[in-house]
Amino acid sequence: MSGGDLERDLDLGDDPVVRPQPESEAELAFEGALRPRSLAEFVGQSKVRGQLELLLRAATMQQRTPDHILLAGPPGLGKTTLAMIVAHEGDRPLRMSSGPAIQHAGDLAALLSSLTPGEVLFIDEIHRMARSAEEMLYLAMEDFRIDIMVGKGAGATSIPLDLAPFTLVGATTRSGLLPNPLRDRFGFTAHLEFYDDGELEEVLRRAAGKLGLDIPAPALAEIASRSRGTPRIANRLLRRVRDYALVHRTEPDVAVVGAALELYDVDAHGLDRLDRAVLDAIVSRFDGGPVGLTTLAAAVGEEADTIESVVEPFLVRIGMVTRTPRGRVATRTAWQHLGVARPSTGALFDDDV
Ligand SMILES: Nc1ncnc2c1ncn2[C@@H]1O[C@H](COP(=O)(O)OP(=O)(O)OP(=O)(O)O)[C@@H](O)[C@H]1O
Ligand SMILES: [Mg+2]
Repeated sequence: MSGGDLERDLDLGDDPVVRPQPESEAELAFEGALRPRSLAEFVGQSKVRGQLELLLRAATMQQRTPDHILLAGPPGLGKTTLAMIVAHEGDRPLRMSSGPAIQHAGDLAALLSSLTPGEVLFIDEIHRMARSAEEMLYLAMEDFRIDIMVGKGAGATSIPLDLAPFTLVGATTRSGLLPNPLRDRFGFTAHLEFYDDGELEEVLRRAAGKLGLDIPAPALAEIASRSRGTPRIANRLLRRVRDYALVHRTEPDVAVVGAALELYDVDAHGLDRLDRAVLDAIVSRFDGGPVGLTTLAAAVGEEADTIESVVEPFLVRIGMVTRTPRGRVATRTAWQHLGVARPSTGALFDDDV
C-alpha cells in the first residue's frame, strides 16, 4: 500500500512491541520455557479448560483416542500451548505440522501414514492447508482411512490405506475461513477469549517465578494492564521490564515498568505507535471519521490487512473505534485518550458514539 507523502511524514518503525504475533526465534525459545505443561497450570479460559478436561477424561476411561479438537482464537492466547497440553495430559506423542507446510495431498498422506496409534497430530494455521489435502483429511478424521491415488489418467486407481487412530488438534486464527465440512468433523471447538487483567497478572506471576524474578504485585498488575488481553504480549513486556531493571541496576517496581514501557512506546492502554497513529489519523485528518479502511491504511502508511486484523480489533475491543457501514469512527474515549477537544456539533458526529 502506498501512502504517498502522507506515508513519509510518519515514522512508525517496524518493531512494534505489542503485536500479538511472535517477534523472533529468540522469543519462541523464551515462550517455550514459559509454556504451561498441564491443564492445571494453564491460566484462565476456565470454560475451555473444563470442556477439554472432560473430553480427555472420557477418552481415557473408554480407552480410545480423544475426539478431534479445533482451537480458534486470535494470536498469542494459548492455542499451541493447549495442543501440547492435550498430548501431555493423555501421555501421547505429539506430531507438529502446519497448514502452509501441507501444500499437496501427498504431504498430508505422508504425515498421516506415519502416525503411531494414539498420536496427537497438531496442524497449526489449519485454514492455510491446500484444498486437495483438506478433502483427504475429511476421510482420515472420520474413518482413520485415506485413499491414495496411484497412476494417472484412465489407468489411475485408488488404494485404500488404514491409518492408526489419532487425535487431530487444529489451530486457527481465522475460523471463518475454514470450510464447513472440515469444521463439522471436529468433535469439539474451543473458542479462546482475550484474558482479563487478573488472569494476565497470574500468567506474569508464574512466568516471573520460572525466570527467578522478584517483581512486586503492583508492578505485575501494571504490565498486565498494558498487555492487550494477550499472554504472549504480557510475557514479552515482562522480558523488556526485566532487561530494563537489569541494565539500570534497579528493582522492577511500578515506576520502572512505566519507564521501560515508555521506552518501547507502549502507553497505559497497551497502545503502540501504530495504534495511536491510526487513532490520530481518524481524529485529526478525517475529523473523527467515518473513514474507509483503505484510505485510513494509506494515511498511516500501513497494509490495510494489518490495520484490519491487528490494529482495529483491539481498538474496537477497548471502545476507541467503532465500525459503521460508512467506515471507521473514533469514539469519545479516543478523543479523550489523544487529548484532543471534540467538536460538539456537526454532521459527521450524528452517530454520536
Ligand atoms: N493460559 C495461559 N497461561 C499461561 N501462559 C500462557 C497461556 N496462554 C498462553 N500462554 C503463553 O503465551 C505464549 C503464547 O502462547 P501460544 O504460543 O500457545 O499462543 P498461540 O495461540 O498458539 O499463538 P499463535 O496464534 O501466534 O500461534 C506462550 O509463551 C505461552 O506460555
Ligand atoms: Mg501457535
